[in-house]
Amino acid sequence: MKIESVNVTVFTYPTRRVSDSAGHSHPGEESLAKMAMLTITAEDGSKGYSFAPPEVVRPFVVNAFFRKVLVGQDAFNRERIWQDLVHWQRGSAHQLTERALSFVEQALWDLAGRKLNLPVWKLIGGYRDRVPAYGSTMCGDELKGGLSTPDEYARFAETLVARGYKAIKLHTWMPPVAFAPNPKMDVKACAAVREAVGPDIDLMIDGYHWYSRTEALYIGKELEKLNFAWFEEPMEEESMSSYAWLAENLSIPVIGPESLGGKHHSRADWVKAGACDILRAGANGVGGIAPTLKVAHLAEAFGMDCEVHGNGAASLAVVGAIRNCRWYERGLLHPFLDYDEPAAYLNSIVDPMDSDGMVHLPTRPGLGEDINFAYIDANTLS
Ligand SMILES: O=C(O)[C@H](O)[C@@H](O)[C@@H](O)C(=O)NO
Ligand SMILES: [Mg+2]
Repeated sequence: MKIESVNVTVFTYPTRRVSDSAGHSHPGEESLAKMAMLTITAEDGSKGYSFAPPEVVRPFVVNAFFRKVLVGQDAFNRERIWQDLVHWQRGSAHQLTERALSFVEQALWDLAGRKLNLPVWKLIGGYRDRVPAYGSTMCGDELKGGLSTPDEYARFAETLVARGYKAIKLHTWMPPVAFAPNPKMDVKACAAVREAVGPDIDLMIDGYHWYSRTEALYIGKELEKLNFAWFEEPMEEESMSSYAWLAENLSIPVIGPESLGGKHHSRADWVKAGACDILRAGANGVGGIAPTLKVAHLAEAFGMDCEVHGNGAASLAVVGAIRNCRWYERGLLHPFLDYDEPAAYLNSIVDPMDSDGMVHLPTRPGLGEDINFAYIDANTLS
């Protein structure tokens, strides 16, 4: 079944999510944002879709790489297409990113699932049809009533437990917040949340990413007293030796790498170096669903969990197909935003969660996104 075309539709949609100077999202005034829908069409008319930031799948990337590699190839040959795109990456002067690779690969999975009338998580393997979620908060802010104090984190955590979550991850304060980075404030927020939710809710932290070894050690030792489940990305992930040192000096599980490049290759080196106790990978960070599976299988071979980074259809597909991931990262959450409200271009969210904190995997064929094509048509820019 040969690929006939690769196209991108850019459209607008309203959002109340804004990005800060570090790229972290926070609630803000409603604005019109742009989204790209990548469509891969096969010769028999079968289509696969994925959603991406327009700049990641901009015309140069589509013309210089996607079309050159995909058109004419068998749409079911995802691994061959992915390997061909990876070889183009090296010569692309960093123009063909892991995220771009991921969106193409996701659309190919979606096409296969739609064609075979199967959800992707079943196509991959099918381990479970529901998964416990952790509530992943947005980063701290300076918004009164938001996530601006340890007590506001504690109050929000109480509402998340009441919603059904059995685990919560705090993204704490980072610049440009005026008082960040602040190890003591991070610990205060964690202590306030532990006090509020009690001992039976799993808690994790994902704070400022550029602490020194000694700052990270201080935070880690305080989290051990609070019985936190994992310690995420407290230092520059380019320094694997710093993580090996930290993991050696702490009993709390250190998880990573999340934002480091290198796909499944760098993660193999982290395991070999003892730089983490739990592996981490997400489709957008390692170049797609299949590479995320490669990391999960690597972790399994070493008796480790692989906690999948990020929410959304691709993450769900992997989490539904493997055993060694304890949670689905549902977020990012904030007191001022209703996570359960779908984006205007979707009829429903892909990750509904019941009152027991279980996310039910989609039964729709493909990635399971409930796409509102009429909305996209009516709001298309190009
Ligand atoms: O931009 C980031 O750092 C991530 O999106 C972050 O906000 C969140 O997704 C994360 O770190 N999860 O673990
Ligand atoms: Mg993280």
